[in-house]
Amino acid sequence: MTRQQLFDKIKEKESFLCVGLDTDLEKIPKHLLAAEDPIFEFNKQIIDATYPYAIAYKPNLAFYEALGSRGLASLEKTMEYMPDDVFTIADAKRGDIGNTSNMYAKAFFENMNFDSVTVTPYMGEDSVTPYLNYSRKWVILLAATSNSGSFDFQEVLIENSSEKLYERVIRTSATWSNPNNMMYVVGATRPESLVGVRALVPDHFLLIPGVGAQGGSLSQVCKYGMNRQCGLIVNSSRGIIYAGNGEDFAQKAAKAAQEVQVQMAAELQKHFG
Ligand SMILES: O=C(O)c1cc(=O)[nH]c(=O)n1[C@@H]1O[C@H](COP(=O)(O)O)[C@@H](O)[C@H]1O
Repeated sequence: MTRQQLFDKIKEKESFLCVGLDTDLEKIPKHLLAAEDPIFEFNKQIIDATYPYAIAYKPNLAFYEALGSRGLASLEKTMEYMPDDVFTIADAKRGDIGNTSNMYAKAFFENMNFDSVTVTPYMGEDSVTPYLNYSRKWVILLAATSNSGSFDFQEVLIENSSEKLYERVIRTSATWSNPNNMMYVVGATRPESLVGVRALVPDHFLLIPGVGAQGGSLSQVCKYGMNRQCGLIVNSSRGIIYAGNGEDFAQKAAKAAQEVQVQMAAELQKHFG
């Protein structure tokens, strides 16, 4: 999907919501366990229910890999089921030497047909460039993450500089490509860091996880993170997909997604009229 197509979808749906498919056999409604493929059945119903309110879906690979070949089969079926006009994110957090990254890019872009993949930039330029050789595909680099451990390294000041490590990561990696195929992850739990991030990358899309279950504030994220074309994709996983766990789980998920979308529409209205 191109950047323009993403802008168009946000406008059309008045939403920049990404639904995270962190699908866990322990958490899905019990009645689905009798299905041939409970994970796929759950995802299918969640996608159907939330599609009017979401522009993106983010399966987190860990939840599928944890189940071995069975989990990967559920992921493949989910990707085949995905509507054509949504942006898909393989939340894989990969990062390796160039020739291995080539294989990851093949796995996610060619084999599974994802639009994008999350990548940890710790190994530097040659670990990231293989993902940039595909047209209409995106690399999403971890910058300022939502977890408490983000302070261990990301917030550390670089010696003889006023820059924090995550700021250096953004500033340097932004020179490897452009806003047409690169995004950054910034946690909603750290809205104050969005000011500095936007000073470095005013035009890039930011993927923002951490609203919902992790307690981040959508209005704070919009206040500090929106650029002149929105420029945000905000993810919620547990807050939407586990809004209910009975027979009506999909309706509950739809309601939770709609509530977020309504807030997003109001933010878009506030910022762009
Ligand atoms: O890359 C991510 O998506 C990610 C980065 C980050 O800094 N924090 C973060 O929570 N995530 C992912 O975003 C999702 C958040 O899920 P919920 O907290 O249930 O909404 C999970 O799949 C996390 O792995």
